[in-house]
Order: sequence, then C-alpha cells, then structure tokens
Amino acid sequence: MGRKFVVGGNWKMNGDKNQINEIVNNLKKGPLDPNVEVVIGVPAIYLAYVKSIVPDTIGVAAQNCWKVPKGAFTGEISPAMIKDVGADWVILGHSERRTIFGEKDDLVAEKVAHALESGLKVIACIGETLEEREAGKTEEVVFRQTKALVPAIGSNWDKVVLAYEPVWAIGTGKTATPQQAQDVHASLRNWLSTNVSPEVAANVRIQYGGSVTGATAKELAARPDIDGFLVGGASLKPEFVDIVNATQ
Ligand SMILES: O=C[C@H](O)COP(=O)(O)O
Repeated sequence: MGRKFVVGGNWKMNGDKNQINEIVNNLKKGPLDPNVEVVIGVPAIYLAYVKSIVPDTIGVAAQNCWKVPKGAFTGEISPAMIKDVGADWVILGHSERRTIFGEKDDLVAEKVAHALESGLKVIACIGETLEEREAGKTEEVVFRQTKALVPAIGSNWDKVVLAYEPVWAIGTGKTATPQQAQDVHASLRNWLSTNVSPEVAANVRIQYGGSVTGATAKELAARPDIDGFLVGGASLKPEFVDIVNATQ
C-alpha cells in the first residue's frame, strides 16, 4: 500500500468570513482528487466556523497549540479545545513559530507529544534557513529537528505527517527545485529508516512546503519521496485545487 498523497493548506493569519466562504466554496466546487487527503490550517478564531461549513472529506487543522489541556496560559489554545470544535489536526513547529515566536525543538516536541496523546493528528514542520543551507548544514538541521520529535511521537507515527519547509523558500517565491526537495526528503527518509525503523520510514508521509504553486506542483509531486505539500499563499487562491490534483 503506497503513501496517500496529502496536501495541507496553511492559511496562516489570513482571511475573514467572506474570504473563508470563497475559499471553502472553491474547495467544494473542486473537483478534488478523491485519492488525495486535504487538510486546511485555519486561524484558531475561525476553526469552529470553518468546521461548520467545510465538507467532512476535508480535514481541519489548528496552526498551533499549547502543551497542556488547560490552565493559566493567556491567549493559548489546547488540543482539547481543538477537538472540542471538531478539528482533528494541528500544525506544529512551523518555521514562523520557530523564528518569530522563538519556539525551540524541545518545546515543539512537548507540543507534539501532548497533541498526539490528546488524539490529534499532527503536521510537524522542519526546515533549514538559507544561512544553514549555504553553510552545508541542511541535513544536520533537519535531522536534529526530527530527532527531537522521535520520543514525542513514540508509536504514533501513523498520526504524523512531516513537512519539510526550507525557510528560504517560504513566502519568497523561491520554490526549491524538485531535485533539491527530493534530495532532502530521501535523506530524511533514510535517516528515519536508520534511527526509527524501516517501516516508519516507508510509511510516513513527507510534505514539501515553500512557495508551492499550481505551476510548480506537478513536477514536485512526481518525485518519489515527496508525498504532498504544505501550501501557504497559494492555499488562499483557486489554484490550490490544481495543487491538490498535482498527481493526476
Ligand atoms: O505552511 C506553509 C509554508 O510556510 C509555505 O508557505 P508559502 O507557500 O506561502 O511559501
């Protein structure tokens, strides 16, 4: 059984109810490849609303969460709350959480562990900066970030999707070439085979994220170790349907 292609649409801090209605209507119109898993990452304030209007065939994800069920953590949301409004995914460790909000590997791992034990599925993000890539540290960085997640994930790899998002390609229009992305995905899968298990390596889905568009998706999707995408800007546009259908 192959790995089911999975495409995430991370809306980030964008949208209002009118735009959300347009995006969801576009998704309803599709047509979306039924063999592709689609998950949309929604601003927390709109999770319940989106869940009330989106077809059940489309997963709904929070874009972040805290690492305990409840308490004095002003402004945060918990996995329990995410589930309470019917969402069943959460995106964690996004590079914007890491670079803007200072989230380190250990905090990301604590969040992943609690999200999984709370019954959420997780899109866990990793990726190097341009400085790290230019210093030849891409593998060192993504292996370090992934290693931090291994104890947090435990035996729950079937509930995790990894998203390799080179920071230098996010929001820049500089998509990684298909070969650049494939090389890191293959290297990561090999690392997983050695450091977790061959079965996990074979089955875990690794998304590519970083300026994916309708024009670049097909060539990326054709690479053997690219199992989907985590899409930012283009997920707000009608071309997101073309990205979902990139394997057709
Ligand atoms: O989560 C999505 C990634 O940050 C990619 O964003 P982007 O497609 O706007 O480059």
